[in-house]
Amino acid sequence: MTSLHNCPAPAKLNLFLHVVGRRSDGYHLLQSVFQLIDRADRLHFDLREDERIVRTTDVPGVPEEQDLIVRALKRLASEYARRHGHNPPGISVAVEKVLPMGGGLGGGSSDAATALMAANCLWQAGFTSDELMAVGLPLGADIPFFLFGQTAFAQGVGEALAPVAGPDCWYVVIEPGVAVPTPAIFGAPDLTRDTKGVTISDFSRHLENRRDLSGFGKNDLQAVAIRMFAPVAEALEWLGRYGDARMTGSGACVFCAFSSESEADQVLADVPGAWSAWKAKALDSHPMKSLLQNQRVVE
Ligand SMILES: C[C@](O)(CO)[C@H](O)COP(=O)(O)OP(=O)(O)OC[C@H]1O[C@@H](n2ccc(N)nc2=O)[C@H](O)[C@@H]1O
Ligand SMILES: Nc1ncnc2c1ncn2[C@@H]1O[C@H](COP(=O)(O)OP(=O)(O)OP(=O)(O)O)[C@@H](O)[C@H]1O
Repeated sequence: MTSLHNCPAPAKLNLFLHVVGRRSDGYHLLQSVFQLIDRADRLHFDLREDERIVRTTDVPGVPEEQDLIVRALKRLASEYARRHGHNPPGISVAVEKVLPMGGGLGGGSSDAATALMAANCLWQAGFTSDELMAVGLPLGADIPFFLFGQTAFAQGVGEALAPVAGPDCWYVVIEPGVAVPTPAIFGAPDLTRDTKGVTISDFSRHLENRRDLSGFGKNDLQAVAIRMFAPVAEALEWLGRYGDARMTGSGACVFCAFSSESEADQVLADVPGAWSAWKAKALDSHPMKSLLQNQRVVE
């Protein structure tokens, strides 16, 4: 096998996000439920005759050497070389960006996770999921979740993951048109960092009784983002007329859950033209898992 084309890198939503503390290195301790959705970047991988890792498409605002895909593949190649005593073949990657940057949808982390899964397969390297997570975590706190590949209750900085059933629903997501820098939100003096912890059974019990998440938890980063970025506040206020609208991650995107696709369509039809908005279905598992199992390989 020399190529893997049309590899999805799906977005995530943080159904709630509690900041429960801060580590001595400044990173924040979180509690969150991560949900995969069926909106995705697309990545194409081809083995090379040389040993270089090359991005063949332009990603505006992200120089090739800073791209999380390239950085993740280089880290994995080093680990491969350490184990095997020689470098793996190089890889060319083409990226079709669909997910907005600084949107709280985890696009960069998801791209990196998909790249790690694809390279592991193309190199027949046999790294375990935990080993791929260890390679990815220093590059982005969300990378372990995407490698975990199913709805997860996350703790720590997002690396302590447990599987959990999420709501079966459709989401309307609004892109307010601003990129929110994650460090600015976590660094804000008015961020509350002492939300009382919840348990997985608190979450699961709420979902069993109510069938949706409304009323459970909140996103602690939201108050800071609203204060700093007026478009986030406006989008939340508008979508909040239809249900329990929330921000995902550190923003800027906001979402609201609906029990059917037709309800989501009705809301979408009303969204003011100034915003990009779309619907997405909750996914139970990462689409790369089935793709790699079927090994739908080009060539
Ligand atoms: C907020 C979330 O979107 C939840 O899914 C993610 O944890 C953020 O993940 P990310 O965008 O990949 O962020 P990273 O690149 O890992 O971190 C960016 C910066 O945000 C801050 N940061 C991030 C994650 C975390 N648990 N605590 C933090 O304080 C740190 O200053 C860090 O330098
Ligand atoms: N392949 C990539 N795709 C997107 N952004 C990338 C990529 N590689 C590096 N980056 C950098 O990462 C930053 C964050 O992008 P990303 O799409 O992950 O944001 P996000 O959705 O807010 O993430 P999170 O939910 O993890 O906070 C971008 O501004 C960009 O500089």
